[in-house]
Amino acid sequence: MAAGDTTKGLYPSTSPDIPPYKLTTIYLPSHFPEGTSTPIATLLPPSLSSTLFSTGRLPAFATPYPDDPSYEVLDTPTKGFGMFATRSIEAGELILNEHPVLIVPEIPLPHDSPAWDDMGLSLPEKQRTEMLTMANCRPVEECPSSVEGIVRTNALILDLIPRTKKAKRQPGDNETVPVQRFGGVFLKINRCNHSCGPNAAHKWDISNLSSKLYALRKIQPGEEITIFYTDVTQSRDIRRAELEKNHRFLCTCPHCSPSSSVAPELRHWLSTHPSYLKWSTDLCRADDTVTTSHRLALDLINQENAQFLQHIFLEELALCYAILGDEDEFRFWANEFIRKCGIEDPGRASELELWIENPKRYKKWAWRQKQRDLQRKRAPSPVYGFSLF
Ligand SMILES: C[S@@+](CC[C@H](N)C(=O)[O-])C[C@H]1O[C@@H](n2cnc3c(N)ncnc32)[C@H](O)[C@@H]1O
Repeated sequence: MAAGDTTKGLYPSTSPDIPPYKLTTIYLPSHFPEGTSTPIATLLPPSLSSTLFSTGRLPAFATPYPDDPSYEVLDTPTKGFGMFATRSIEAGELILNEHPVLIVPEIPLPHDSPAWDDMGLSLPEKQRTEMLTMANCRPVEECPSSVEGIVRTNALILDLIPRTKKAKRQPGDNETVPVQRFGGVFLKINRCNHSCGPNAAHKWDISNLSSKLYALRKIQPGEEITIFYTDVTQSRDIRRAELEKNHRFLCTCPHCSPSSSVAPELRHWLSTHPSYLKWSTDLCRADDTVTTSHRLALDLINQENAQFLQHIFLEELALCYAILGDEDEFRFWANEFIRKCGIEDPGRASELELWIENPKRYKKWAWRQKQRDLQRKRAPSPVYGFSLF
């Protein structure tokens, strides 16, 4: 069965600059002959809707839920439902690859728009019933439709406009579509509660219309799987205020306790650490300036369970050792990056895989030594002693 599509009406947004949104529900076919298709109800500008859902752009099949999941959704004493590990999960491991049930624009529709309820109704009963059990932190006076409340509580930001196409207008396209962000509601990933020291993260993959939830560090059986809803490198007061304003809860995670002492040290280090970019082109800096400081950063990150910050340090450590021409260390850090950050940054992970096979293919391989050799060749011969005349 090919991916199906049902189109309902057009719904005006609250902004006069934005054309009305179109409600389209797509169905991704199951891999299995007897399987049911996976619905995604979308509310998008018509031009984006037709680009995204044109023939050949949608994934051929829906990604199924795992047969033997490493997670379960359980009730918690104070945070509603949460997601918990059913077994040990390794750093970088995929926990779940999930399609959203709803895709909505960030620029709002009026609270009384029929679009919210129509979206909910356009889902098959199974998905609609599960979606309606999701958390809703908005009072009915603010969001009369529970679908809107659920969207405002749960939607995760999705990048729907492929990077190269951003800001490009199609010839003949009369719609004024400002750069917009979109959100997705996921039946399982959205059961993850927030922590300021999260052990998991999610990565949107537009080509598969799905988000991958993966472990940032090893997760023990029974441990809660948490993600972050706000920039957790900000101070405790700022992030707590943001969580209260946008998500309507007071964070009580262990990282928010006033006695949590490592956070200020890590924050100070992040604002003062030596720059890899400057080091990579400057022979005057010591060879080990960045490697020493990045290793210290990773120690602090691990102490503080701040693995959401590890990506850049792992990548730059691999690149530093490439520039230093140290094969063993390069391979070690490149493999660490691939293992822990391969889901977050698959493009960089495949480049590193190629360079591991033959490190000399990296264009700056052993750059520092090569530059020093060149400088030595170019330098005038040293003058030993003084000539009298
Ligand atoms: C995306 S939902 C997470 C799943 C939700 N607990 C449920 O029952 O479906 C977000 C809501 O969960 C609750 N929540 C998430 N993280 C929390 C935390 N660290 N402390 C207290 N409540 C939290 C808040 O009510 C928040 O509005």
